[in-house]
Amino acid sequence: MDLWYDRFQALKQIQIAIPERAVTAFIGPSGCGKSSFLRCLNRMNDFVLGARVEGEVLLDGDDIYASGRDVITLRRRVGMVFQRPNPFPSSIWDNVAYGPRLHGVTGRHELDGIVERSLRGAAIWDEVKDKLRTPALSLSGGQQQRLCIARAIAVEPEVLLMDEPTSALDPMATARIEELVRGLKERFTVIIVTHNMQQAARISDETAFFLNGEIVETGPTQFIFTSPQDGRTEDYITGRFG
Ligand SMILES: Nc1ncnc2c1ncn2[C@@H]1O[C@H](COP(=O)(O)OP(=O)(O)OP(=O)(O)O)[C@@H](O)[C@H]1O
Repeated sequence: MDLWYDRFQALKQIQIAIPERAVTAFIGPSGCGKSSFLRCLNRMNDFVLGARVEGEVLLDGDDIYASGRDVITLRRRVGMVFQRPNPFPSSIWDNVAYGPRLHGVTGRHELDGIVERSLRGAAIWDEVKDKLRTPALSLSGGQQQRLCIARAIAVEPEVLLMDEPTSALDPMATARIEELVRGLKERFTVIIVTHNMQQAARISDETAFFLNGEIVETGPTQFIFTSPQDGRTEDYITGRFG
């Protein structure tokens, strides 16, 4: 697929198969199109004036850009976590229950179950179980990001997109999120954009290296980091640029 922002072509002939129930990392220097591509995968670029996608993005074999596709359903199936934790200015419970409510779950008991399951899934239940009614914004940055992950998984998406989810966090909070991401792949297909190559090496199964709007190389992470096939990948991972 290709992506334009008005006349600027930000993605050129991107072709990649993302494996299910694995963590795929997108790496590459600033401005190479990693976040743009991530946003194409749940049509977040629909909100960007002048953005235009050509080609196909297949989810279970169906093109998410086909006419008549329901974008709300798509975003339930393909959830997203952003760079900066962005909880709603409401309680912890409300943040997690928001998505399921939007999709029609109304029973209090059922919602309580979903909230607990999601918070456990995001490895934050023990820290918040006694204060579910307190404002989400009273949590630390790392806790807020795990809450955002809980909010994203509450609607049971198939795919979880993460755009540099630890870039605003300290090393301890980052380590917790990394551990969490490694576990999330048991239930979800995870795609993570990261600037941090060590992070990609630690948590991903597959890595795609982006450069100037193209994917230079993609493959098992171990392979990309130890025996890249393309000289540009090697230059990047050995720190010669970027
Ligand atoms: N909304 C937009 N309108 C116009 N151009 C954009 C827009 N968003 C991104 N771009 C351009 O598209 C290119 C790719 O940007 P993108 O943010 O996807 O790269 P990135 O690899 O994620 O970078 P970073 O690692 O710095 O976040 C850049 O040249 C950027 O300036």
